[in-house]
Amino acid sequence: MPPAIECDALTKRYADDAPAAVEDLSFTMPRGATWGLLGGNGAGKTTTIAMLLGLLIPSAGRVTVLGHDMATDRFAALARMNFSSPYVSLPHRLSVRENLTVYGHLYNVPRAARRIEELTERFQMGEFIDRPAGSLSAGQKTRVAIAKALINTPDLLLLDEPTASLDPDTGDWVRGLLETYSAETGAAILLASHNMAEVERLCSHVLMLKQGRVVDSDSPAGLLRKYGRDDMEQVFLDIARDRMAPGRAA
Ligand SMILES: Nc1ncnc2c1ncn2[C@@H]1O[C@H](COP(=O)(O)OP(=O)(O)OP(=O)(O)O)[C@@H](O)[C@H]1O
Repeated sequence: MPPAIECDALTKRYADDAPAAVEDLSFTMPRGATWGLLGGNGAGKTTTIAMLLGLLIPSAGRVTVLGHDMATDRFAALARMNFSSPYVSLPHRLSVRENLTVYGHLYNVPRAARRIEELTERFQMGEFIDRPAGSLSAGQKTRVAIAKALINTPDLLLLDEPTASLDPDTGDWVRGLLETYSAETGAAILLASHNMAEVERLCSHVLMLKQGRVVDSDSPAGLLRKYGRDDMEQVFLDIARDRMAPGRAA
């Protein structure tokens, strides 16, 4: 079975004379894994996700998703993947159910109405499923965005800050849903997050980006060991502030 994602020397420059937003990014993410994409503001996380989705064309390098080359075979991959991003909002006047129905049709989901019922129950959206999407709170919108991301039961889920607007209790519950989804379906998840506790809980491997380049990558436990830290927040700060791990060349 081909891996979930293969990136080979992926680079993106928004303008010829601009510094690369992502530079020489290479990694292979296996099926079924949950990986974290970490980095400070402007490190290149959203740009990477947009290239993985085929929304942005790389300046150089190659992306293969679930065995499909995104340059030549994008639609075959898109049918089997999905994403959520705080930068994409659903049409405000359509109800949540209508929005999900549109996506159900876009993805050719068999028995879409039933799938929407399942997701409504799983994400406890019954109270607002028939309300206009524009009338929801930020946290409710986030739940709808993640439910939308699961509509086609994707084999690969790309999540840009999936729990950023959720209160701690709802955030914890959504993390549990993501764990269950990946355990039940074998789906791979790549998530960009600023929430280090989330990354420690969900991710088996982390790519640390800085100015578009991978500056470290390991399991959360491996990074904690390498930097001699107790939590990922401290590791993040070490990397952001150029405090190198003991034993690594400065
Ligand atoms: N459309 C664009 N045009 C020009 N430059 C861009 C564009 N989008 C992003 N950039 C630049 O590319 C770099 C990477 O941005 P990106 O949004 O990928 O970072 P990020 O890691 O997702 O940041 P954040 O955590 O703030 O969301 C930044 O320097 C940003 O200013």
